[in-house]
Amino acid sequence: MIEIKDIRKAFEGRDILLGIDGTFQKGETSLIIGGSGTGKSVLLKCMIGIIKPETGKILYDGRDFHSSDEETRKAIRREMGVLFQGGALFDSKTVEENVRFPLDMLTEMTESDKLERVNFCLQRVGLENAGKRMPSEISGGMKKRVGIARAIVMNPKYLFCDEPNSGLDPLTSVKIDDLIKEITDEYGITTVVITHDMNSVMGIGEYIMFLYKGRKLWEGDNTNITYSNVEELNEFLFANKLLREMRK
Ligand SMILES: Nc1ncnc2c1ncn2[C@@H]1O[C@H](COP(=O)(O)OP(=O)(O)OP(=O)(O)O)[C@@H](O)[C@H]1O
Repeated sequence: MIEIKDIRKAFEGRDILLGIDGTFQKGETSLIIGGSGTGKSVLLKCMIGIIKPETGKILYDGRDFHSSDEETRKAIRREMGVLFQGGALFDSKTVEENVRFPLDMLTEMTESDKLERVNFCLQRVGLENAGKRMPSEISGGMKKRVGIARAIVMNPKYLFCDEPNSGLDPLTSVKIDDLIKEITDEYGITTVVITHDMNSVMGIGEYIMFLYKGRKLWEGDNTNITYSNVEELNEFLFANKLLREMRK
């Protein structure tokens, strides 16, 4: 479980996050949604420790990340898997080497154990035959799968995905969403996904936090999100013409 309490952040005197609270449960796929520039990525960066918030706490199963000593922060970081926007694969490394990278950097595992773990993760994301290929030789959807395999290779307790569907067609997006949700359920991970994608919101949003201009204006799930009275949320949700028509 990850709890965030009163997270505030400003850049050059401009308030970006104005006191965000929320709880992301173990074994659930939680979404942070909102329009462009509302602070979703800044919040995610605070959570993974790239940015230090001015105030507030981020508790990883009760451990306060930002006020812990370096040793504890390192330990918590090792429990995080991150799927970066665009995949962030190394172009000069094969798929297998990309997935193995965290094991090389952070563990003392033997070569054969690493290979076994990499093969397991590639198989889990449906890429068992792609290990020797280069990122330039695979599709966008496959690249996301490689990114997911790399994010889970260290067996994380916490998984963060920044816009996992960006650049994908709708069908591939749904497959990536389903994979993230399946992995979350299967391994009991606390998963936090940033998205704009309404299919994701309706499909996998077990907990949804809506940010607007640095504030949390609504929280709930995909069963009650379309019934909210929050005007800003409805504007965001029903910006899509098709959904607006369906609502009528
Ligand atoms: N390092 C930084 N220095 C100064 N301003 C920043 C920095 N990082 C983000 N910002 C500003 O914070 C605001 C929120 O940015 P953020 O990237 O969190 O938005 P977002 O909700 O993720 O948007 P999008 O959906 O377009 O990615 C933006 O106005 C952005 O310019």
